[in-house]
Amino acid sequence: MAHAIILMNLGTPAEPTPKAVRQFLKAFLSDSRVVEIPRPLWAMILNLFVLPFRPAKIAPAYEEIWNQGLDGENVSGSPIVFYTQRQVALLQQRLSAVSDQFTVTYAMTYGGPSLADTVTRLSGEGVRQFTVLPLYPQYSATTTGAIYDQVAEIVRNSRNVPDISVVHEYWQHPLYIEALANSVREHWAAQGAAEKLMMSFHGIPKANIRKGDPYYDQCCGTAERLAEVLELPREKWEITFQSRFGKAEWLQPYTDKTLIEWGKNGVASVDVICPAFSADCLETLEEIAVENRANFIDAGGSEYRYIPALNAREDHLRALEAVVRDRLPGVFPEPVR
Ligand SMILES: C=CC1=C(C)c2cc3[nH]c(cc4nc(cc5[nH]c(cc1n2)c(C)c5CCC(=O)O)C(CCC(=O)O)=C4C)c(C)c3C=C
Ligand SMILES: [Fe+2]
Ligand SMILES: [Fe+2]
Repeated sequence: MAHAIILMNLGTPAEPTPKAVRQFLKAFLSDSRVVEIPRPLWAMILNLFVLPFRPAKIAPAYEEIWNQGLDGENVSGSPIVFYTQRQVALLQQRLSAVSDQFTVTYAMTYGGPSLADTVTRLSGEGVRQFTVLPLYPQYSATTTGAIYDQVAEIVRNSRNVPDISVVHEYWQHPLYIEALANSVREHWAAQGAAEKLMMSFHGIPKANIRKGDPYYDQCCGTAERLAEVLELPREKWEITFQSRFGKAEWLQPYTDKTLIEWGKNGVASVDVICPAFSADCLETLEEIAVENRANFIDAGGSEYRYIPALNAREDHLRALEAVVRDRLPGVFPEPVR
């Protein structure tokens, strides 16, 4: 029976222009999974204070990363789409070696291609089973939860509902941890190890954790396992949270404040890895590799190195294949090796 694997990531503007950024932010920030402020109040804030200003402020940052990869890689368009498409092609290759019954494709939660359109198209092509793999190793209601909502909406609007399942999380998968560890080791082998390894995760409001979001625990679990595999003593690494948005308190310690503190307090060199990002994007290529480099250097630090996301690394694709196989024991009797 034809089976589709749909990789999902957040999405990105269609172009690095204020108009396209506005369209993207409107869809993204209108989702009540992303911002939990009561609707009428948030609609007013979004329309009066965010959408008139943020697109023009953030479009130049998108312009900076558009068509840009790390290490002179030949990226076209938005990096998050470029790397997701490469992940699709490589996972397709791996699964085609097992069976001709698999189609691998991708969808984006915001900005398209949408999950609903993708499922409709594939159903028309004869696909009868779907596995959605959110490319968020750590579950958060703001990301993976929003994907479940889109699946629920597809189901609600169907008479013959599709046979569809969603991978909840894979933060603890040994092959994911191994891929992260390999990427750090390769970076150390090429450039030497810095004094500190910062593991910077995308933040979310602290209140979400109090209400039951397991994201913080899963980030800490990831960081601890990675440090353990790397045999890093506790004083050599730190977990931090980036990309704060709005006035509320978000998960701490904050990435930017920590780097400034370290720079001021005599930490000379730092390696930064962002384990929650499966693909490089605005939040890594600009916020981490550019803005936060400046924060650290301006505060007195001297060496700052960003370790790229797992992107299309072979060991990353191996981990993603394993996550899919674990999900479909009847389809793949053998675990991945
Ligand atoms: C408003 C609150 C936000 C929450 C909560 C949030 C959670 C969250 N986001 C990611 C991954 C990505 N976020 C990206 C961009 C981005 N995120 C927010 C806001 C929240 N994110 C905004 C407003 C933006 C757009 C840029 C900006 O205006 O600052 C991206 C990059 C997309 C790209 O085009 O490259 C990713 C990826 C995670 C993993 C997460 C919670 C765990
Ligand atoms: Fe975000
Ligand atoms: Fe950001």
